[in-house]
Amino acid sequence: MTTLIDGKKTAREIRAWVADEVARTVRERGRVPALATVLVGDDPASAVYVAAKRSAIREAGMGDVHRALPPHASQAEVAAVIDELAQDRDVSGILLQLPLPGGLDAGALIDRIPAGKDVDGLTTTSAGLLARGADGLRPCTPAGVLKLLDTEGVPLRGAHAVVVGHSELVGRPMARMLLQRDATVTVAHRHTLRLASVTRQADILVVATGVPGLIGADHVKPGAVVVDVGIHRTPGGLQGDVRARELDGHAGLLTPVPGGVGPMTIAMLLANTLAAARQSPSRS
Ligand SMILES: Nc1nc2c(c(=O)[nH]1)N[C@@H](CN(C=O)c1ccc(C(=O)N[C@@H](CCC(=O)O)C(=O)O)cc1)CN2
Repeated sequence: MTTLIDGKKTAREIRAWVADEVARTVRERGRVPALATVLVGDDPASAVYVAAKRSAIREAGMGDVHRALPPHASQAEVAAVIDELAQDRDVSGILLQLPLPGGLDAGALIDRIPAGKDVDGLTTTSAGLLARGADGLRPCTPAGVLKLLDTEGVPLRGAHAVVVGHSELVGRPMARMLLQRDATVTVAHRHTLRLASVTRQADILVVATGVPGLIGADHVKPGAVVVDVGIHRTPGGLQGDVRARELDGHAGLLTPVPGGVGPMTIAMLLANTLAAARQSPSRS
């Protein structure tokens, strides 16, 4: 039997916890944690995700600061907005929504975010801290995946985890976070030769390739834990990187799309914003 992992439920619990902790932080420190979202351009999916993040931030009692820039905004214009937010002592965290319109250098813009406000965990400094296993803010999606695995009691130490995808947003930090928890980690991607023979070794398979339905039953060891990070809008509705129907009765645990990893991305963003606010120096 395949058990579906309920990301919505865990995300709800984390969001409720964050809301309680925000209230406590406001009582004790007299400061309201705030997230600044920066949206460049008119990508419809990005607009939906940013709206969902802002609504979750407000629901948790945090401050919602938003900057929208047109699709043709220059590198210097986006940089100026980030620099202004970096200086603003009322802003605890800054999130630059990805992907950016073509022509903008995302890495250079992300690196203008001070590490203490890097609630997406994507700056070179945050990535370096993670690579070293040092404390720091972690990227939201891989942090959400780990939280789901922990909630389900999936043992990580010694388990063979295969991460399919090597993006800065998910695959690379996911591999490093699993390694930090003493999993045996293999990183594969859409170009990996004989991919199925690699993924079939996985006790835990995390798929983040951006290729709809890339992974099917042939790629999965019976009983394995399968985490589908992909999300694609198709005429038939939302679909992941995994052909979920094929895995029914084959995988041990599976995250559904929708309702699996996606809601955790937003829950972990709230948790990171709270952590950033608590770590920021007080004014007095
Ligand atoms: N700066 C960032 N940009 C992007 C990130 C990120 O973590 N930081 N991640 C993705 C998109 N993303 C958040 O931005 C995101 C994707 C999916 C969901 C989600 O809740 N999905 C739901 C379905 C919602 C729907 O109907 O579309 C689900 O899976 O159940 C939240 C956030 C790229 N950009």
